[in-house]
Amino acid sequence: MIDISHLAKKFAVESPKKLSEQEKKDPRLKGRFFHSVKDVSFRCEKGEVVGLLGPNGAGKTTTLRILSTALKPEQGEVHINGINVLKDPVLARKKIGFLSSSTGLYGRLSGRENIAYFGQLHGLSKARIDEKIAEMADLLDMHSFLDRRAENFSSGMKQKVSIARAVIHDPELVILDEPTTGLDIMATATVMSFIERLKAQGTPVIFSTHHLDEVQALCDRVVVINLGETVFNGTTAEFADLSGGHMHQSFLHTLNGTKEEHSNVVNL
Ligand SMILES: Nc1ncnc2c1ncn2[C@@H]1O[C@H](COP(=O)(O)OP(=O)(O)OP(=O)(O)O)[C@@H](O)[C@H]1O
Repeated sequence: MIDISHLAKKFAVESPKKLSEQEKKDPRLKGRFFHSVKDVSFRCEKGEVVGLLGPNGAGKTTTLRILSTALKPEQGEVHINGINVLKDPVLARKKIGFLSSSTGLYGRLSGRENIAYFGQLHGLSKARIDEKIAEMADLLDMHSFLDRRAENFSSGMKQKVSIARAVIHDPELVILDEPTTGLDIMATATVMSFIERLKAQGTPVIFSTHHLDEVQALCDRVVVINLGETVFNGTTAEFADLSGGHMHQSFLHTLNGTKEEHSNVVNL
């Protein structure tokens, strides 16, 4: 189980000229700081899949990077099965499998070598690494390219290897930042089945996405972040019920509403 409460993270703006027109008008820009995440709270229990939604720039990646220990927040707490992630990041990292939207593979290594390298970093034996790679090659349909050098992989191949690499150590919690972005229909279906399997094993999964059909198919809970704040935190059924079952309408509704309006389902 992961419990995230009242996260806040700001970045110093080095040059205001580098900000986009949208960021210049964003209420989160205050003087020399951009407050990307202002107040984000939610939980993910054992065996639950939580879908993290929000418009571009809402603060999803920043939130997920805090959960994965890649960023330190100014405020807030994160606990995974009793471990304080911010106070004990080394131990927390062993418990988390994190797929970043930006990390690359080592192009001169094969897919298999890329995955095995992460297994070694986690201290797994060669036998265990081989066993895990064989299992994930089946689950993620990677046999046809696993032994090729990663430099010429397609987006789907790269993403599958990156997912396998993120979970080689059987983490207690899996965090995936936009795992299906840029993937074709078949690769998306494979990644979704993989998430379903994690759920069936009892592993909590948090993933960010812009695809509401994925949320409807996979998620137990929905969290919507807008302008750095949690504006919805409830079950997928509660989310759908906001607009009589129309997920897109529900999403727009949460963006247009306020925290108070959704206080029946926002659990901050
Ligand atoms: N290191 C940084 N320095 C300055 N600003 C940053 C930094 N990282 C993120 N931001 C800003 O914080 C805001 C939130 O970014 P974030 O990547 O968390 O959004 P997101 O919800 O993941 O968006 P998307 O859906 O487009 O991926 C954006 O305006 C972004 O430019």
